[in-house]
Amino acid sequence: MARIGYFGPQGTFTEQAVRRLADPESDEFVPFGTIPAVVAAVRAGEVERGCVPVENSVEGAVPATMDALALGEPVVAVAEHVLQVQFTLLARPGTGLDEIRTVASHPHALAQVREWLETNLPKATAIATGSTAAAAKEVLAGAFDAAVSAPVAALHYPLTELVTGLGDVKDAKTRFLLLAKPGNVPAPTGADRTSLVAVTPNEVGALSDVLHELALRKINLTRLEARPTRELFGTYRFYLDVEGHVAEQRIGDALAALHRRCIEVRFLGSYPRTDKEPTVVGSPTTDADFEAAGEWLAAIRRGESA
Ligand SMILES: O=C(O)C(=O)C[C@]1(C(=O)O)C=C[C@@H](O)C=C1
Repeated sequence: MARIGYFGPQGTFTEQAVRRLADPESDEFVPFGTIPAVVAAVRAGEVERGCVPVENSVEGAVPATMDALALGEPVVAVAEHVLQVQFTLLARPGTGLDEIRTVASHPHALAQVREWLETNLPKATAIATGSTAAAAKEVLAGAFDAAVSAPVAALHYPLTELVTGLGDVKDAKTRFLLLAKPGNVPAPTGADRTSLVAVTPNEVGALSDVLHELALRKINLTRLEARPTRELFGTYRFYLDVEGHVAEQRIGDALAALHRRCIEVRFLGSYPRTDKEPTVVGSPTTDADFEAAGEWLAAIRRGESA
């Protein structure tokens, strides 16, 4: 049995995701109130794994996760899960839609139902809480009139579902990561993603050079985000997700090139993609191409070839 931390309390979307990423039959799930608390518990060895949201198709990156991944003792992602996100409006039994004056939720969730709230509850004030389930808990305690929550929250808290299937953008998705201490690199599956953070020198073409190193090796970039370094104004950390696994020659070769070019590169893990979409690797950057070139060079250096 493993102890798996997640961004809680009970009833968050992250709880839904962790149940897909670990085994609800044999693992123990431990809720934490904040994303940094989940990551700290992984670092301290208090839990073996920790599940956190990383990006949403409507609102983009989850800043707390981005910062926790880039700063402090390293942690790595060992798995991901992409969840379809639809919200439920919860209220205490007996509350009517026309009585709602305060609606609480996680800022990412409020942003995903902004238009619906403006149209349907124009008199209500939106209030940010730590998570969608924390909002449900606070509604239960009487602090707010309604919560925009994950559908599973209704199973944990005795609240009424006033509206289900909410979301301004249909087909919205959130991606979650399962984190572990470094040293845990899952075996390549042929459909993997590698995540990293790079701090480039503040000079002309630095980011373009990083992207060029990837393009040269035919590595497909699936995500690029920037966050301030928090050190010097105007300097940034770049978060890159690419298709492929660090065990592949072209990915390893690209990481080594970035290490030469950048002020700092942090490896955030190679892990199987949820969609299981195989990475197509063609000539001249297959492992066989790299091996043949390496053997040719070694022979030259030994004086056996020209
Ligand atoms: O509060 C939750 O339920 C979460 O799991 C967090 C979170 C997020 O950070 O994006 C997850 C999915 C939804 O997009 C809204 C909130």
